[in-house]
Amino acid sequence: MEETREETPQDLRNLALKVAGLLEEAGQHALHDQLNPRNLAQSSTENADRGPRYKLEVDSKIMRFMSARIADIAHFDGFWTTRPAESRPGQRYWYIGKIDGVINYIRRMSEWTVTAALFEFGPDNEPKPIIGIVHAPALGLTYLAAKGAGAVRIHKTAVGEKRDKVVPSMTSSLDGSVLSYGMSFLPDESQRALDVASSLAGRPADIKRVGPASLDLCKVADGTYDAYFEPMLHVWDIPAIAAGTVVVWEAQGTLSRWDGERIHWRHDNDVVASNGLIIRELQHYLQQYPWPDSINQR
Ligand SMILES: O=P([O-])([O-])O[C@@H]1[C@@H](O)[C@H](O)[C@@H](O)[C@H](O)[C@@H]1O
Repeated sequence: MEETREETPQDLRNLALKVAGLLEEAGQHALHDQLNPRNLAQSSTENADRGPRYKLEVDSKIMRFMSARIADIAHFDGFWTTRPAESRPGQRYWYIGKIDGVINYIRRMSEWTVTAALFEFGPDNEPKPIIGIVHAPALGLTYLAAKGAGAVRIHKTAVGEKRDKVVPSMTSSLDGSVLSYGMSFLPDESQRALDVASSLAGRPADIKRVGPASLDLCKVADGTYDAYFEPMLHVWDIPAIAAGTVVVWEAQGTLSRWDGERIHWRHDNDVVASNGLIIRELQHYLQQYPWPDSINQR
């Protein structure tokens, strides 16, 4: 039986704000560990793809902290790491992300995030994210969005806090646009992203490759970038992608697959986020490097 809740979009946003406060605390611990000189040696000697040991410890500290504290804030049905064996419409699960942007984190760049998404099982008994929070501790930036309540960016600096409604850019042509692309360490995926990026050369004013995916999605939502594409978002990135997806969606940006099909929520697949105005032109380039069906179905 479907659960019924008397809840307004504003209630959901207030919940998102409370969880964002926790994520900020967790992020401060992670930032402290990033800047700890003892961790630097490990960063340069261990496998960057999987992240050095201290990064794994930081991830589990974030998980422990968030699961202990989030329960004080709201009623929900559990934490989600794999689909629950039994589910029914209306059930809700928090999905807390590991640090998104391993390499940026261990190389002491500022672009990495901690993320959380609240999933709800819909009438079709499929889970969809209804709250997304992306927090970038080293940048003092938090993006949060709740279903029906729009998306907000909170920027905290030494001189104070600024809150803005998140809206995509108005750029209507690839010429002079600013794009971003993402890629993992896997060769077939990175090659595809690089092929598309080089085929675009000369049209956008700039094509960035900084990452991570969660932040790229938010930067399309707030107009920093006009579009972002990535050949494969992996299952381990679900919370990060889900959180960024809600931000794009609530900001009225668009999400589609590489082949142009519009999507609401998808992971383990290619993704293209845009301001909605340059997507057709971009699709022309993406389609020259089609993503094989065999890979879309894996
Ligand atoms: O999985 P991970 O290495 O932490 O983070 C990755 C980022 O570093 C990369 O920029 C992005 O393209 C990937 O989708 C993913 O977000």
